[in-house]
Amino acid sequence: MIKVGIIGATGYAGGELVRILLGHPEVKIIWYGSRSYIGEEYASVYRNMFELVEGRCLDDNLEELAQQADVIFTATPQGYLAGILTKELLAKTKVVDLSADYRIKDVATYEQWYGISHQSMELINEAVYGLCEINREQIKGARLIANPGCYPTCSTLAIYPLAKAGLIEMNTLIIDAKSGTSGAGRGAKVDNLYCEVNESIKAYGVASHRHTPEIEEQLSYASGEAVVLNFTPHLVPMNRGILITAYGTLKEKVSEEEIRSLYEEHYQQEKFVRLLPSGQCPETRWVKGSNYVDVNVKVDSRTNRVIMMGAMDNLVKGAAGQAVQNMNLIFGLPENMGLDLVPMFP
Ligand SMILES: NC(=O)C1=CN([C@@H]2O[C@H](COP(=O)(O)OP(=O)(O)OC[C@H]3O[C@@H](n4cnc5c(N)ncnc54)[C@H](OP(=O)(O)O)[C@@H]3O)[C@@H](O)[C@H]2O)C=CC1
Ligand SMILES: CC(=O)N[C@@H](CCC(=O)OP(=O)(O)O)C(=O)O
Repeated sequence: MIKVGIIGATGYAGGELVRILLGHPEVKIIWYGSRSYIGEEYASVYRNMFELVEGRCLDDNLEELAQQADVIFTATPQGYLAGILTKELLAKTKVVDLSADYRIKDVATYEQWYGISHQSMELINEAVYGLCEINREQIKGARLIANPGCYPTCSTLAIYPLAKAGLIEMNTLIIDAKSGTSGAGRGAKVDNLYCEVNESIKAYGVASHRHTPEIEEQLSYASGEAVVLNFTPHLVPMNRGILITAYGTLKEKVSEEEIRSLYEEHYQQEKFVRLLPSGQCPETRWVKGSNYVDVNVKVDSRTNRVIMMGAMDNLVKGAAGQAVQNMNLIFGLPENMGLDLVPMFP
């Protein structure tokens, strides 16, 4: 059995890790890490875990945990892991980090967008960006995984085949995104109160959201050119789900059929990326609770733009599900082990 420790097990992403890992046949959770609930029963924090989880919340002692666990998931605020991770710890255990600390290779870019000074920049190069469908081979040998951001996962997978084929003018890309409020975490904030969010929709982080450089970096690798784009997220009154609609100008006339065969080529072997039938738009309700990303494309010949769409669950493929997918790859397990989660509806 793989012994797993979770730091930040009491947050939304950590809670989802617990839910998924309880159904994983090769995993035993040995550490439910917390800051605010130390000593309390985990099942008293999340009562859906009543009679399912016996353990109590422990502190975030990474040194101690690294002695005991084969892999540690950190579902903690930005800057936390970078402040305590060392080469010595990585020699003892594997780490899958759900925060952004090791996602961006250029430390100055990270510091500028996150407003944090990076405390372990010597580890950035070692970290593998854990977008499984793209970086599968590097993930297999990794000790440190930078689990991708929720919006970047959905955006990159929806745009990747066209970017890789060099068919769009990359600097014309505009990504319009929407997220449910669980994306903002469990911490109390006025902006996320019921009355502030319900019956309303708003853009936020306009021209300044910290996922912008992460998406730009990944699409730059795909296209081989330095990408600068617009990314605008919106907060939607629903618990889970991310929807992205991206627009890009085509370099030449390409039919929708040709583009669809490109997507089929990229994703037909991919268990977790579903190319929808022509004309169907991805919807968050059809992926909720699952590790799927639904994608589709449409060509608007009037404007010569292609419209790329994606939907997924921010807490699953956007966080905990992808983290488990990474763990499976690291330990040589079938990539979908513990992840055959059927989307829930309604
Ligand atoms: N929510 C989402 O959809 C996604 C989240 N992520 C990333 O996952 C990470 C966790 O996010 P999320 O679950 O939403 O956040 P939450 O606010 O819901 O949870 C944060 C967790 O971190 C713990 N924590 C808070 N401060 C500290 C600290 N200083 N030291 C150690 N632990 C601390 C909290 O413990 P306690 O409550 O016990 O004090 C809690 O368990 C973030 O980096 C986020 O960016 C990534 C993709 C999607
Ligand atoms: C709705 C909402 O607030 N979403 C969060 C999503 C970010 C997140 O979860 O963080 P990662 O970088 O680890 O993916 C936000 O926009 O900051």
